[in-house]
Amino acid sequence: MSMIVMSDPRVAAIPVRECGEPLVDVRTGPVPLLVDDRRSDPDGAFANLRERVRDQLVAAQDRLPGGLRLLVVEGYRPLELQTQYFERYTRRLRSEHPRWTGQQVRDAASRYVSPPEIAPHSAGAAVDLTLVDADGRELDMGTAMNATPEDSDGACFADATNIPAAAKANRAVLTTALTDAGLQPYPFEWWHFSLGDRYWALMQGRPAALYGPTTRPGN
Ligand SMILES: C[C@@H](N)C(=O)N[C@H](C)C(=O)O
Ligand SMILES: [Zn+2]
Repeated sequence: MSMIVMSDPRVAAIPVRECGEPLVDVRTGPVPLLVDDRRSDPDGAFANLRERVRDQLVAAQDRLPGGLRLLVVEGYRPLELQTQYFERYTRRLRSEHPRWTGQQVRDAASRYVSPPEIAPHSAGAAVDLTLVDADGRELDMGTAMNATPEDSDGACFADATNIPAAAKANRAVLTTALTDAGLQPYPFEWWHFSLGDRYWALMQGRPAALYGPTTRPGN
C-alpha cells in the first residue's frame, strides 16, 4: 500500500467539486449501522456521513462473511474538533521531539490526524470503524482504534507485521469489504476509510474530490 500522508502536497492539490450531497445519520435509514458512543457528541454529529458513503458502507457490510457487522465509531467531525485534534497531537510531537523542524512535526502529525484544511472527516467522507461478530463483540484488530504510531510501535499501520496472525486476517476482512465497495484505506490507520474526499481522489486517480468541508444544517 502506498504510504502517502494527509499533508502530502499532492493531496492538497486535488480540486474539490462539491456535489452538495447531504449528511445522513447512519443510525437511521433503510439499513441502520451499528454505532458506539466512544466519540459521541450531544448533537450526534459523529454518526453522520455523506449519503453515498453510508450507502457504500451498507454494501460493504452485506459482503462480510459469517454474520460479521461493521461498528462505526466516528464519521463526521466538525472543523473546530479536527483543529483541536491536530493541534493537540502536534503539541505532543513537538514536546517529544524538540529538535524536529516544523515540517517534520507536521508530516509526523499528519500520519495520525489530518491537517484541518484537508480533513476528510470534516467533509463527511471518512469513517473510523471496526468489525463485530454476530454477538456484537469486537474482533481483535491488533491495536485499539486510535492507537498512535508512537504508542503502538507502528502496529496501527494497516500493513503492520507486529500483530497476531488473527488480527492481520481480521484487518484483511475489513479492508477487502470496504475497498470492494469503493472506499479508500489509509495506510497509517487500519480503522480509517474514506470515499469522495481529496485523499480518495488522489489514490483512486480521480480528477477531483466530490466532497469538501461541510456543516450540518442548523450549525
Ligand atoms: C485521529 C484519527 N481517528 C483520524 O481520524 N485520523 C485521520 C487521518 C484524520 O484525521 O482524518
Ligand atoms: Zn479517521
